[in-house]
Amino acid sequence: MAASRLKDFVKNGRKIYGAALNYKDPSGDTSKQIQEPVLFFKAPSDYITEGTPIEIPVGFTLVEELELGVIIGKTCKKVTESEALDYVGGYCIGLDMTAVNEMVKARSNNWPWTRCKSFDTSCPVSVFIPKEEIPDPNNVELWCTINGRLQQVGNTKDLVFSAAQLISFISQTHTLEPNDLILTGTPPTPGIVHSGDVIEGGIKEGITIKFIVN
Ligand SMILES: O=C([O-])CC(=O)C(=O)O
Ligand SMILES: [Mg+2]
Repeated sequence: MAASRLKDFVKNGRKIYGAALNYKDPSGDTSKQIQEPVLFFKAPSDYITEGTPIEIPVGFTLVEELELGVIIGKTCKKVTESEALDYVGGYCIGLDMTAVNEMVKARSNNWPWTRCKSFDTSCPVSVFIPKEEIPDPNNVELWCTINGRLQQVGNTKDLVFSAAQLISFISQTHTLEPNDLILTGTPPTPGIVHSGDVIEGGIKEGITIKFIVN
């Protein structure tokens, strides 16, 4: 699929996968590290782009999770890790907005994460980043500030499961299709956001995002 069609990955939005708990503990402690990818879904109607504010649902306490997003370019099913990156069409920077209070509730009751992860405006994203602009998705530096204060820094080399491993894993049980998005997981440490806050972030390659919390 031509990159120009993928530019509209939000308008043509399909499945949105989130990878959870996918950054290595900076202390080197591997005792709690996940043994296989942990995944959840967001709905395509959760997407917003710059200029649209992030809304805080009544009763929700939100954190921002800045992540590298992988946009699928070609249909793939049961691909190996070594083939996986051939199916990438491009990338984006995404904010996996998460209701931490609802997440605590879900975890303590063994409930699904649907409510804490997927709600209106929970998936702010950057413009489409052509694949050529990120030659190595395993070495992408990410940063995020809230009101100008540094909140998150990371590098995708510290992912537990790489973009290729995530694509291969998902494609064993789900056909991945053009415009599907995989949010690869968030580096330390997201913070609580409040009405009026300004969230900015980016990757070292130069693409940035800026979202206001309503
Ligand atoms: O919010 C969480 O706990 C899980 C998650 O999405 C991430 O680690 O990126
Ligand atoms: Mg996340």
